[in-house]
Amino acid sequence: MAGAGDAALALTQLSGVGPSVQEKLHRLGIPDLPALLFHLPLRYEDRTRLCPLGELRPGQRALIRGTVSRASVQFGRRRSLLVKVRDDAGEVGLRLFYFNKAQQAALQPGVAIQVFGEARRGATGLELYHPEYVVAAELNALPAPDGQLTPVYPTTDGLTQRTWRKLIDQALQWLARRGQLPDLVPEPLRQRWQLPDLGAALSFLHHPPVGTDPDALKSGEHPCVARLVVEELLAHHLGLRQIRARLRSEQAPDFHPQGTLVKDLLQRLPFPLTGAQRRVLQEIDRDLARPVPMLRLVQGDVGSGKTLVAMMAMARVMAQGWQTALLAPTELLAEQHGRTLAQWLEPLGVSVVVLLGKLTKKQRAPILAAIAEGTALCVVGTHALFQDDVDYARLGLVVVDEQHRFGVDQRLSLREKGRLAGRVPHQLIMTATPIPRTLAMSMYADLDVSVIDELPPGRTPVVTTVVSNAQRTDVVERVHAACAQARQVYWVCTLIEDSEELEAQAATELYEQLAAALQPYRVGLIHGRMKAQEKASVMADFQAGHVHVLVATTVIEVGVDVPNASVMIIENAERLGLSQLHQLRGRVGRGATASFCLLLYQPPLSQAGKARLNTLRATNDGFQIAEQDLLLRGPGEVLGTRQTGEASFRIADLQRDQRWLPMVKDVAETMEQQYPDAVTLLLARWHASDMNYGKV
Ligand SMILES: Nc1ncnc2c1ncn2[C@@H]1O[C@H](COP(=O)(O)OP(=O)(O)OP(=O)(O)O)[C@@H](O)[C@H]1O
Repeated sequence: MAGAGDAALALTQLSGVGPSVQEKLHRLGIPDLPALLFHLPLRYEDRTRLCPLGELRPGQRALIRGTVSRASVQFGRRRSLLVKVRDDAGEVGLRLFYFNKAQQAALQPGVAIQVFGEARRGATGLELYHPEYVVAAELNALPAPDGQLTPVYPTTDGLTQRTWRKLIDQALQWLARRGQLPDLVPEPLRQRWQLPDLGAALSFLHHPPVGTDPDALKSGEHPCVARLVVEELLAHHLGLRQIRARLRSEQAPDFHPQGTLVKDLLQRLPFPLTGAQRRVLQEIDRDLARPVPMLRLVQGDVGSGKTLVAMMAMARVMAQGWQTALLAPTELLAEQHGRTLAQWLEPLGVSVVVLLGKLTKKQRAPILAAIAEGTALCVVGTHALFQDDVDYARLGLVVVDEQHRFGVDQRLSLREKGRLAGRVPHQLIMTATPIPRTLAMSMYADLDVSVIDELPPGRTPVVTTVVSNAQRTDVVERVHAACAQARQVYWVCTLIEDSEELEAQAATELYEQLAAALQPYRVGLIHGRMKAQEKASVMADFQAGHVHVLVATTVIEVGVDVPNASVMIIENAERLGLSQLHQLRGRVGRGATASFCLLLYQPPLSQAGKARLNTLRATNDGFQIAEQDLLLRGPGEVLGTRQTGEASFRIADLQRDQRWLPMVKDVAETMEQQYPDAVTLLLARWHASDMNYGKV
């Protein structure tokens, strides 16, 4: 959001914000106080009622209070501090695995304590693990329970819920002192839509009173949610319009069929293109032949052959001696794409270079020279592609692979690099995230969309089974048997906590267990905390068949292509979104062998959870799955979509909030004509000029 440089809006005026907290907030896209106010809760907890200890049940999240009766350090598998709390009706334990001396000193028998946490069956009866608590000398000195719902915020390593609440409460006080944030949705429009003003909506959403209907917040029907949704959608749409308008005023080189490269490539492919691939290529060819920059989004389900379509489009451009750049989201994928492209293109005399951040200066130098001279026609890489020292001789086409986190600004800088004699390169964006067609049409009518709606023939659909974690031993046996048949296996380890560190830790533990259980077969490990080189070498071993089972975190979600891998196990499947599961599953079923996917869940699984996972069992069609996801979306998040990483939206959810789209589209034009200043401010507030087409 805007105004990072404005001292009046600086985060450092809040108590508790030093350089390290500031840096963490920045990383979450929160540079200033207004942005902090827009950091909305994921959900709310009801801590307004005290639960007598005698009524506490396993699985319940509750507010309790009592007196500490005992406290002792336990030496089980892990050292922990166990504190027993008692009231008239019963006793529970609090268990702290991480604790310091101060905590130990404060939690002495006789002190009064108020605790909020989830009760589980522990070693000593009901226990609350790592609860939030406050202590006092006596019971009536404890704070009264809240009169409002308690917000739970999306967070990152090192920022606790308590910190978030403290910071946001201070920001709300700042807002109250200051009076108001500029309301950028013009008054007549707000009236027409019956929406509250911005300050009121923000205050409400951070502290809804008890009795607020959580379903109305979740469904986006509540006027305070709608107020923010509309503003964000408007900003997004206005941003898209500006980008398009800017782009339309540019010129691009036009490429007509020429040379034999495209034909030669087609002849060398061991299979014919599918009808859908041919159709999409025709659409791209038509764009490339015009002297206006193409901006086309190609959607295709996992494994539908998007990479191949990109390569053919690149060939059309390279056939005329112009360069093409393929931007990948991770180094892993850049290397994989580099290998695939080199395999097809180099025998035809086209030189492919891969530019990665991890290269040494010495390794980079000859690559940069080849790019500057134009001898490297096909350039593949991550964001290293648009660093300052990269100069292109003549860049004709940029292909952006999905899931990248590049903002439009960064992509524009790549386009600027390609500017030659007043002309800019064409752009093609590839995504496997299916957007129902109607939705794409209403919100993105001005973005050209092609759909590859057909899978290559001969694929056997992946057989999906939903299995309880209680049957884990059978699953390991099945994997053992699969290895014996020379099949390769992915075992995906997932966590809900937004922490790469914990995820890496869990994957490492799993890796050790499986390595022992699956002997003599080789198990490999890949996670986000490993160095790029380590990841690449594990991937290469897996690709070459030296590693039989690959334990991976969701780093493999996108694009990895190892046709011999035909078995996938996904842990904690009930916690992932259907579309993400579908993406993961798309890593198998890419060869001719029958493939299977086991979705492991942690019992008990709710009815809704069962229905969700059964959707994946029933179909392999990404579009159908996206639609079902919308219908069956379980409880979970209330407002923010940020944690799912699903879209570039902070609050709006394109599917949930569809009803606003036509109105937003209508109003955008009026706003541009009548309120140009509000448009500028709105774009800055929502960072809407930094939007991400690949994720639309
Ligand atoms: N027309 C075709 N006929 C047969 N096989 C094909 C065809 N097109 C592509 N393939 C093969 O299918 C596999 C998947 O293709 P590709 O990697 O291009 O898919 P993708 O859509 O990019 O997948 P993802 O979204 O999962 O990254 C590759 O092994 C590729 O060689």
